[in-house]
Amino acid sequence: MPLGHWEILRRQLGEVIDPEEFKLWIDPLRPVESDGPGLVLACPNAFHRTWLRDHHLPRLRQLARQIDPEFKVTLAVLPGGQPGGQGRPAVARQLTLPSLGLDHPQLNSRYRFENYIAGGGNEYACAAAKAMANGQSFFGGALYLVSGTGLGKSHLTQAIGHHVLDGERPCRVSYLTAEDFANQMISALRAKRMEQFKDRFRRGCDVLLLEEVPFLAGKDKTQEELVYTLDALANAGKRIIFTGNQPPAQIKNLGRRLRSRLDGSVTVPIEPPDHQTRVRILRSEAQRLGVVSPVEPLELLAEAISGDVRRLISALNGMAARSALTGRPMDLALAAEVAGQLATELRRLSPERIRDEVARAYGLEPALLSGKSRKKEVTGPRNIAMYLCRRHTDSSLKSIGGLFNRDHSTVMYGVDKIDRLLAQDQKLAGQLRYIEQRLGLG
Ligand SMILES: Nc1ncnc2c1ncn2[C@@H]1O[C@H](COP(=O)(O)OP(=O)(O)OP(=O)(O)O)[C@@H](O)[C@H]1O
Repeated sequence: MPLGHWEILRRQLGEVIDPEEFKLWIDPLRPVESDGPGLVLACPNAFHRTWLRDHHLPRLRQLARQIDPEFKVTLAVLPGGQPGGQGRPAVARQLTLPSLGLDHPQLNSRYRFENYIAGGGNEYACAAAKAMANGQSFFGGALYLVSGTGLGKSHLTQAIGHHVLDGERPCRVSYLTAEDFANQMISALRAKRMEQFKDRFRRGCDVLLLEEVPFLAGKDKTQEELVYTLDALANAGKRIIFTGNQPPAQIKNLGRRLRSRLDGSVTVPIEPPDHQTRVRILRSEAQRLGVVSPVEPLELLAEAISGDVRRLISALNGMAARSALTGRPMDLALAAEVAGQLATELRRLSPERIRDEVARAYGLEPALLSGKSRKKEVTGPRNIAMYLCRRHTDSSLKSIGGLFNRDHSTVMYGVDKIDRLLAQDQKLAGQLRYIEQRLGLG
């Protein structure tokens, strides 16, 4: 058992993890006796193990691989006691540290259909994804999943990947974001390996899972290459699943050819889950975390947090962490505290978030708002972003100026201008209301 490895790994983790986090989550780990060649780390409880797996595992994997490519780590929970106590560890799950096979898609092992709670809001999308996974032909060859953030686009897309890979027939799956596609294409161009790049998708793939398609807006060369790839796949009867936070019709700066290919796919929205579904998600998540909670606190969280499921799950995580660390029961009082804290955090808006949301609303790259352009299409949104930063954050004129690369008098001028325009321009007032709603202020 390479115990020395643990010491090295521990030291390296100490350098990259926040000291408080380290104290809470890494310090309590103890290497324990085991028969196998790997290193078994004991966690104080099931919750600790799950948290570690979800929050620090990728970093742990990366560091361990650097120490020794064969370094295998297993997390365990000692039955009925703290690590360091007597007894054999209950090995929960082997965390192998795989080599990064390029053609093996990096799918999140949790994003499977059995872990996706279908109900009011997302039932249709889940059924559509399952139909695609089973190769049913309702959707022609292509499905486009669209939703706001945290509603399960990645989860369902990767679930299709798992399902196909687990099937009896050998199937090649490519899972990547549109940004990965663009970057890989640029690298291939630079390395003069375009033929391999083309082949990899056009001939080396039976199911293409392509996330965050709106990223391609304005990237004409990548769009063109993707069109050829899509046509080759469609002609060969392959399956394609796209995702995006906007339906194809709303993506600006999309070339005619790619737009028509996307329009040819069936667009299915994932709506936010309804209350009952949110409660079911929380129950299933609590079970996964190994925490026992009465249903009332979960009902309270589900009531307080709608929309983004990531936030819902993180609220439960926060509640379970508090309970585990302070010994308080998982009750209504704790749930109310966590929900209240989340609401306060939401209110604390950052200028960066405002800038990004304004840019998104006007179909611009956020960097443009901080750039040199003095075109009307950019200065208008820039003034709006500065105005909203001034109105909804505590940031000074100087620090807002810093974000937009302007001095404080330019910020003052921009804010004044929007103030004056608002009094007479109904359309602008409506646009501002829309952006404020998206920022959770409406
Ligand atoms: N119905 C559901 N049942 C169980 N878990 C869910 C459900 N919906 C979302 N989740 C979980 O919420 C988290 C966010 O989901 P996911 O990353 O798939 O969202 P997304 O729509 O791709 O978000 P983004 O647009 O921000 O990338 C994941 O942990 C996912 O497992």
